[in-house]
Amino acid sequence: MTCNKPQVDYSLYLVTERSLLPKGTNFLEHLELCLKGGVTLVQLREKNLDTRPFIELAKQTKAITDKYSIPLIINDRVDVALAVDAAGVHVGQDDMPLQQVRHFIGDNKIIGVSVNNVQEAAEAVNAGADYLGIGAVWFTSTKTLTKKPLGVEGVQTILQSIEGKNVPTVAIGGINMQNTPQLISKSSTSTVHLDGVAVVSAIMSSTEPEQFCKDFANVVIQYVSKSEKSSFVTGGDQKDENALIDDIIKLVPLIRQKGPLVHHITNNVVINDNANATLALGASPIMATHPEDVADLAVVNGAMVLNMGTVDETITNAMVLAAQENVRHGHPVIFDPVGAVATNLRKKVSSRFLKECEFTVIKGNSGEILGLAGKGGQSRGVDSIGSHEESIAAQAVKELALRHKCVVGMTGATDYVSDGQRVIALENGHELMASITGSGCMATTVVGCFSAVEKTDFLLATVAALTTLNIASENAANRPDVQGPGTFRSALIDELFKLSNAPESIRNAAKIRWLN
Ligand SMILES: Cc1ncc(COP(=O)(O)OP(=O)(O)O)c(N)n1
Ligand SMILES: Cc1ncsc1CCOP(=O)(O)O
Repeated sequence: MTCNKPQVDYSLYLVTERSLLPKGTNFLEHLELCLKGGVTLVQLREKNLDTRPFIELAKQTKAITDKYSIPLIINDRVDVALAVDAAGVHVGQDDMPLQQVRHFIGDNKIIGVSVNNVQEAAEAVNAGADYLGIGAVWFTSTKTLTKKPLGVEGVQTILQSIEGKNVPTVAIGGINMQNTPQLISKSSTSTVHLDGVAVVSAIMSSTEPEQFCKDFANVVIQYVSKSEKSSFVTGGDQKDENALIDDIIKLVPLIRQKGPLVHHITNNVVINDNANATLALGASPIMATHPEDVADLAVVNGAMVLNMGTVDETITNAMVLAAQENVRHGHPVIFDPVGAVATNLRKKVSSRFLKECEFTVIKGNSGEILGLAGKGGQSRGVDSIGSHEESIAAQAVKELALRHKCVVGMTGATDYVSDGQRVIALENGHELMASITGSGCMATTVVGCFSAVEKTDFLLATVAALTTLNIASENAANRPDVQGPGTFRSALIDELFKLSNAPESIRNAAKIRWLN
């Protein structure tokens, strides 16, 4: 028997909701602009229409989707799908069971099923679903949720559970252009990935739907194809040190040009120095700690720096919330696990962070990173002690990066940075850094500033940040006016400022080695 199911590109799946249209706009005109922009699949979702007007609207909708050769799926209603010869039907767990839908609409139509857990996914796949709608990923005001949002981890668990089944998947719920990169890259593994995102409010409420969908489709395509190559950061296989230094030099002035906000929740000791380092690079610091500030700031933020140096329950809760809100808005979240394995309390708090938050970069000293990687890091208080071989350091950053699907930077006499695949050693820096308080925290701040303007290649952002700070420390230490830690501390901020305005000098100073 031949099967004539339409070929479907799931990358940017528009699920409609007419009540969200900008005032004064027309649904069919809006839809056409979305299709021109690059929406690849449309679901007509009408919760309150009677059958006859639903069929009428579906006919008009299909006339437009046909014009762009885009399949039209009907939400819930098999009869409406049949009446207009739509490409298929999407059903949820409380709707008509898949087998019955199949019976009515036949083998040549697409059936999508909503799933929220591994069991629902297995049942839908076994019953012959053509695609799965996994969600809700995050909170959404478009639909009253009866189940807890899955988060990116929950999406990944479902994807892994259907590995090898060859059933396309989209995620749905709270998805926008900003959080799509992290959703797609962090839910994927080397063997599974989402095929696309299903979006309601972000697209339906757009005032410039054509351009918005063009940009959105580009983001989705970029990240889906990156996941297909099982690489969760950009940068390809580049292993040319000079090319990397060129990229660093190009990145430094972008901070001053763009002036991103960098929200810190950091420890009491370093607030002032971290804010000044942020300003020296041309970014704008905000050091707010109140949980009620977090969501509003996430809307306008560039990057979130979380430093667990001063452990406190209220602040920890604010930090978890800040991480989640910033991920939702697509902003990088940089975590400094200060003293992560030094005390039982810190072990508990750092493991809570790693469980409940999705970090973009984890930056710590060797005691913290080796400790979190389970490679025996030693700390006295929040300071790292002891030594380690390079191979152990490289393995630790790589394994931790793979485990948490992020970039990991470990600072010390030599810094090591990895995205889980590549490992880079950075040899710049000066020993006076160890004689001022919070130099490691400052490194995390600087990673935040660079990540705020390089929002796709966080390996590059981290390498650029640490190299810039390290070279600034060398320049500061070599100044004739620097007599010791006190003058070094001020000179370090000045030298960061100078490098930010004249990054070309990084070229001859940078000492970067690819390890693999
Ligand atoms: C692509 C996609 N995924 C999930 C849903 C949700 O469907 P359902 O659970 O049936 O909820 P309603 O949309 O009917 O409110 C969807 N519509 N599309
Ligand atoms: C229909 C549906 N099913 C799960 S979440 C959701 C709504 C998603 O809407 P939005 O993209 O506006 O968050």
